[in-house]
Amino acid sequence: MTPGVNTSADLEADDAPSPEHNIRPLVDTALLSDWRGSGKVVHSAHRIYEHLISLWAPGAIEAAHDLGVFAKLSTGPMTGDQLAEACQANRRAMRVLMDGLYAYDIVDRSSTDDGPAVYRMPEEMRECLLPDGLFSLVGKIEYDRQLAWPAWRNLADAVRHDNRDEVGELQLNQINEHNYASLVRGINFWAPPVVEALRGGFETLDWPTDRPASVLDVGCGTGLYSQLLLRHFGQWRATGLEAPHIASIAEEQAERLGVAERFEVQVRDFWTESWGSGHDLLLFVNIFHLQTPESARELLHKSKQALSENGMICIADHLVTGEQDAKSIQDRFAMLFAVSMLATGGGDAFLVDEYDGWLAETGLRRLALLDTPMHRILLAGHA
Ligand SMILES: C[S@@+](CC[C@H](N)C(=O)[O-])C[C@H]1O[C@@H](n2cnc3c(N)ncnc32)[C@H](O)[C@@H]1O
Repeated sequence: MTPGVNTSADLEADDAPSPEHNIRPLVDTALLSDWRGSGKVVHSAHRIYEHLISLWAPGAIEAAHDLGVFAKLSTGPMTGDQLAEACQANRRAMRVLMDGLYAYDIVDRSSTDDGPAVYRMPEEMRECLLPDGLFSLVGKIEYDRQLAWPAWRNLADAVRHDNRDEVGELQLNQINEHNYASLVRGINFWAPPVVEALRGGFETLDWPTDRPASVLDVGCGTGLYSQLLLRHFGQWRATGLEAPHIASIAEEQAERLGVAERFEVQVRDFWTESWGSGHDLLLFVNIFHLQTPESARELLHKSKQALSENGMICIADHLVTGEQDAKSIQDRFAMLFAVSMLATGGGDAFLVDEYDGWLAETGLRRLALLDTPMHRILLAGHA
């Protein structure tokens, strides 16, 4: 096992994160009386208020990042005063910030009767909040600071006009290469459960994996999905298609994960340049939500040409099943992801029915739909 790479399959039952470590409520609605009757309005106001203060979480975490709090705490436990001095900040204000991070379960705090509180960063948080970890969220923090804050502030404008160009056509998502350089590192943590579910899908479909296979990872980002697959399937080779600045990130990471000999990145524009042919697995992870219906169709058309006879297309993305009553976690996340795409300049979370229609038009068909914590995986092959 490579240090820093665990999939949930590697976790012993006792190590599995317990659900109470999820995001915890900040409003004790159990204390609201009569929430079904005359207290309904007040109860609703509490719920809306809790949504509105979601802004506090990135505010506090990003301030600590900006101040260098996580870097300092990674060297060992510190008091608020020690942190204030190390980060050149005000003592009282630093204590307030640290208690906020403690409230969010980001740092631990131990207090004694006679001494000041001591803050410490759990090892798993260190991996997430410092820049060098494979699953670091620092790139996501940087991306949010560069792009997301102003984008969300202006969402109403996007709703007024939609993400359309001067001739009224829907446009693809407009994130630039500089922003992607941050973002792709900050979303690596999505990969392990997606790859685990994908492996389960191969097994369920009886799709042979114990043979040489060619993987094409379209818009591979850091390439983690194909790199994790290569670590499981020793006879496979993978090629990523990427923009130049991101390609070097993927190459370095392939070295780090020990799969560089079987992983290459080709600096190619996946719209205008060749994908080759005869690929056994085409991977599109977080690519379809950047599309319009027309460009999604085009990707499937190109896939059809590039896929081997018994090859499989894997689309891992935020797909909506549209089961109105169920409102599953995946659907709720996907619907909100669509809002985030609207805020950041294009893209959508498409319905599974839309995918099925595009697949059928292209001579392809859906083989399976799998759930993962924040994504669904649509597996497809030739019809
Ligand atoms: C949302 S990221 C997804 C990255 C990766 N698949 C993942 O899920 O971690 C989209 C990636 O597609 C790449 N990309 C977008 N348009 C591209 C194009 N026309 N040709 C090659 N790569 C492209 C971007 O540079 C970016 O790294």
